[in-house]
Amino acid sequence: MAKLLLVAACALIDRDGRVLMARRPAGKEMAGLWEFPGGKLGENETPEEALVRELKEELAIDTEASCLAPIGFASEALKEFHLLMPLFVCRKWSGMPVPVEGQELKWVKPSALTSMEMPPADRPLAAQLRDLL
Ligand SMILES: Nc1nc2c([nH]c(=O)n2[C@H]2C[C@H](O)[C@@H](COP(=O)(O)OP(=O)(O)OP(=O)(O)O)O2)c(=O)[nH]1
Repeated sequence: MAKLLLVAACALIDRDGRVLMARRPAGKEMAGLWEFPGGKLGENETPEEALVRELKEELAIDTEASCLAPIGFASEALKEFHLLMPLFVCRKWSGMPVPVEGQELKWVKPSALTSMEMPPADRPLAAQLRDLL
């Protein structure tokens, strides 16, 4: 059986109900595709802890576990791993998201989410999110 890769992802929702998507930078696996901010869980990290850390590292915003609400997950075979990725919604943070790692960022209306180019694991999550918002 393939080894599990645990990744936590977050849909940040602004006051107008738009979702922040980030473009995977050149040089990374699946470069150019639009994804939810987040990343791999560190050793002994909960998904919430990993997200609070990743949102700070990638977007320079501060949030906390109590502001993260799980809405679904992806379970998808990747090249070397099987990806298990919970998706959280977050509406409360401090600071303004900036692309710390040079990644492109875009605030997207829920109705436009599913027409973006995304990793395969994200497609059902994007549809779920659109229906929820
Ligand atoms: N963050 C994120 N990763 C996703 C999404 N969809 C998806 O298939 N993935 C995959 C891509 C990668 O194989 C893995 C996340 O790895 P990553 O490289 O972005 O994570 P990281 O920042 O912790 O990685 P690293 O560069 O420090 O190794 O999950 C998504 O919506 N958000």
